[in-house]
Amino acid sequence: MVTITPSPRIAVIVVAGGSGTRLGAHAPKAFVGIDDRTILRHCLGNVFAAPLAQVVIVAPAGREGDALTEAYDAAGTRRDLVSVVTGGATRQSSVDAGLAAVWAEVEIVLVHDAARALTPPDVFARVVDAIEDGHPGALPVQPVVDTIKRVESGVVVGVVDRAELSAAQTPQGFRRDVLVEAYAAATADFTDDAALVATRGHVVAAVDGDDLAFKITTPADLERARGLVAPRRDAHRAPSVERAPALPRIGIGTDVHGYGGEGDLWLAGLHWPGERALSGHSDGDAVSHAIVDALLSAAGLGDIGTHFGTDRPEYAGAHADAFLARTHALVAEAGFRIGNVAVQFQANRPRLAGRRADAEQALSAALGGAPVTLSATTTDGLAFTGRGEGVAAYAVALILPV
Ligand SMILES: Nc1ccn([C@@H]2O[C@H](COP(=O)(O)OP(=O)(O)OP(=O)(O)O)[C@@H](O)[C@H]2O)c(=O)n1
Ligand SMILES: C[C@](O)(CO)[C@H](O)COP(=O)(O)O
Repeated sequence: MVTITPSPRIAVIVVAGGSGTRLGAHAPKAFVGIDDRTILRHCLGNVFAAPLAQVVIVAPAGREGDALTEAYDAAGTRRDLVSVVTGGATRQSSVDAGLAAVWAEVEIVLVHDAARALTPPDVFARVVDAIEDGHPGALPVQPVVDTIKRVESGVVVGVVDRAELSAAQTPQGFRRDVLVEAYAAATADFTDDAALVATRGHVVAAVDGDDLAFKITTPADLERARGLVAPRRDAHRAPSVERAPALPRIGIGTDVHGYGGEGDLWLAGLHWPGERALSGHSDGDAVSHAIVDALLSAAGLGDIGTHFGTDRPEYAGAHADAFLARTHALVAEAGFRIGNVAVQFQANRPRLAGRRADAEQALSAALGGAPVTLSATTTDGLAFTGRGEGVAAYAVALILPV
């Protein structure tokens, strides 16, 4: 028997391009983590829970593969609904790129900001219903809660009655022919699709938005989103660890950094004035990073990239105490306490022997007092450590179930 899957009448264009200048995350905004999932992944989870639709993701140039990975993860068994295209320099040009990928059979197109990652699926349903009811376009709105003033040159020159105002959200939905015609005729850039469609004389309906559909624009918005996302306990937990008997567990971690960072060296939780700095997303402290990986590996919690990758801007330039304290908390949340950690440092410089006790004390303090022992060796002039190009560190950790 042949099963024919009906082609959806709806498409959702998820615009995930742009750089997120106001978020300042040093990574395209859509790929910044809210928890262990990115803004884009959260958004797509809601899109796939909404009425069935073709899903076109508009990715920043160079991140199309990452967008596809996130989309496949969110799509489950409906990978067939996913396409990814490359975005443009403005939101409007990104939407235009997405429109070109919409399937021929689609009659209703929704445009949604990836940055409105927590928008509940029922908002999508309300927008679709409005189009089905005969409106050429519809958008979700929220009442404006602040008193609104007109300000010029630092003084109040008027008051705007907030009862007249609504804040526009996404997804914004349109009859396909209406949206395509408006984009084809566009002569100016608008911040949203409803404004562009309105220039063609169409009346766009307003439906109820949702507080959760706020746009992640600034670092404060990201913090708000992080507070709203329920922690997924054991989200990173390897299934094999879940099923394992309650026994002590060991883990291994290594890290390598090259010299060439800015400022002074940070290593083994200590500041080393006058020593060459290591380069890296954080401070390049290979000793601490190897410890983090050893502990996460013991607990089956992934690795340093899972929790502290470039999608976590707050760890850019961070020092060992921030990484180790968070790792200690993650291990504790997973139901373990740290037995001990042993770490070996390999490089010509700095000479660790004179500050070994201080380093062990700093690393131990950051891990809530767990014992940490540090050894160091050179590599007899061999390899990149011997040539003085960088450093390596190797750590093992023992953790105990509590
Ligand atoms: N060239 C662009 C610019 C923005 N967007 C998308 O449009 C939505 C709304 O844009 P905004 O929040 O303003 O994102 P950015 O333009 O990246 O942010 P900023 O203005 O702070 O740089 C976001 O989901 C963003 O990914 C896009 O696809 N292509
Ligand atoms: C589309 C939008 O999110 C609706 O509120 C908004 O217009 C995007 O542009 P902005 O410049 O980030 O407000």
